[in-house]
Amino acid sequence: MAFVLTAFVFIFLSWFVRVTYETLSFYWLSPRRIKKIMEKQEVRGPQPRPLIGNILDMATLVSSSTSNDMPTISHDIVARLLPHYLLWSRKYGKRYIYWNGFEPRMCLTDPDMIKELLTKYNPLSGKSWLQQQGSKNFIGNGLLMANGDAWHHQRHIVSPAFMSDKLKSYAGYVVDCTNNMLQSLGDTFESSKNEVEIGDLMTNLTADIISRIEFGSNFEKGRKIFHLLNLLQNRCAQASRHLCLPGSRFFPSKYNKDIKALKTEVEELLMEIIISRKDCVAMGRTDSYGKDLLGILMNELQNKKRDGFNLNLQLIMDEIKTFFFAGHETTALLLTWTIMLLASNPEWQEKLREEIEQVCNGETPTIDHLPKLRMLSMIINESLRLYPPATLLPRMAFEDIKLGDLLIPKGLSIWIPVLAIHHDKELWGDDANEFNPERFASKSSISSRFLPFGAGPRNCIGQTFAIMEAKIILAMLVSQFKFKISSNYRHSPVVVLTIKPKHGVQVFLEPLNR
Ligand code: HEM
Repeated sequence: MAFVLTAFVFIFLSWFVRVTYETLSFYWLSPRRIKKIMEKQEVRGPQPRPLIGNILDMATLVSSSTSNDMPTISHDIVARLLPHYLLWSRKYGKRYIYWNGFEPRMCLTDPDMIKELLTKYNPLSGKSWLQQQGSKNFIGNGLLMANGDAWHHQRHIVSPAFMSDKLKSYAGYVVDCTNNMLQSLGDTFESSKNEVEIGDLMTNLTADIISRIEFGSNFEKGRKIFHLLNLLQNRCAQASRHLCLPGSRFFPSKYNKDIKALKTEVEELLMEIIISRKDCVAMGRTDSYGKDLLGILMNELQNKKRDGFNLNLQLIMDEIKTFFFAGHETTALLLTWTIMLLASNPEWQEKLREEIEQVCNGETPTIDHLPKLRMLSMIINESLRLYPPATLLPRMAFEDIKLGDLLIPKGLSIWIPVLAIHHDKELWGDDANEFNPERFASKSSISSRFLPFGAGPRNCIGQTFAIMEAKIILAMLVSQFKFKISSNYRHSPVVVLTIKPKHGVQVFLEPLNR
């Protein structure tokens, strides 16, 4: 009996010592080690506070800089959206360290070093534990948050869904959904209201499109799932506050309970659709899981069964949620900001209308027209430069790596502030804060300083689709309506994961009865 008790106490003590050491190492020893290594290389930053690091400093600065709307439609928005970046980069140099809770993060803006990090060091860097925890409940282990071999395998599985033959079939959905939207806009005019808020309109449109692409004929159910997913995402956006306390994700708090309930509801609905398709194939009623994105993923995994993979239903759900999260809001914001820019720059709007007329000749735009719409590409690029929906790119070093003249120690997170790079006068010239699509007239202007879709092997897998979608929607809208910015529009960009117009974008639409 005494022996059993001694063994039990020994096992418990060993476990306790290990957990205590790992917790201490994670929250204290490792961050301190990183800080020392970086300080030796002259990379410094603001003093962190216990547990919360510099989170409060950043929140206070941003809350003060965004408390008022901007007096004019100016694109000089870095001081407003990243006041901490301006303050700290002036004080400590362009690469400095700040603390997100207990996680040290180095800000990196040098285009050559960024290129090296995103291309050469892809498998040796990836998404950090803190990021994964923040989004785990709404996108799980989908492609966006996967690392290492799991990422490689998933990228391989989902790539066929973005090949050019598939994009052609998605273009049909984009045209149908846009036609529906334009039709309901026409109805709005019959009730003599011609001011519309473009932000909500574009969010609904892109959500409609992605629901049809992902779920085909099950798209009504898909819309319901995505509505719940939006609620879940908004709750999870508060995660960084809740993750500062060690073990807080296990507390039975209202926050954690709400998240769990929503997640369960989303996954039950998703699983219903997946299981019914699985059953149809199993019973021999169909020989494929479908031609929509869900079907493509299930078919790919099924084909890979021979190589030892299984039809991992959780992974399928995570990818479906990831595509919705990564794909619909970003594209809606690209469209919203582009319409705001065209509505406040009527000369560019007119030039674009002429180009569309010349290329499409009154027909609905098809995928073959798109490469010929060069001015539209330039305008979209300039919009992505001034208002990049993804304002930063995050990476964590999983091993010690050498980046330019710097040794980046294992465990250091690197944050690439895309917004600041896109507005940097040293990289773009004195007119960096002006709307000037002409700068994209030559292909050489698209270089490592332009990062709306990231770079390297982990760049945005949906970028060709997103550009195709944006081009079709804009071409259809511009050829049917003239628009000008409303006096009710208040220019007030804010960052909540992505750059959003705080009060929406109100424009006057005038139908062009051609
Ligand atoms: C204007 C629209 C879009 C923008 C600005 C955008 C931006 C980005 C950026 C910057 C990344 C890289 C993130 C990183 O390196 O950490 C990314 C990755 C990703 N995007 Fe997009 N995206 C857009 C549209 C889409 C669409 C339409 C889809 C899918 C339907 C999509 C799916 C993804 C996925 C799955 C990843 C993760 C790729 C990986 O890690 O291998 N995105 N996106």
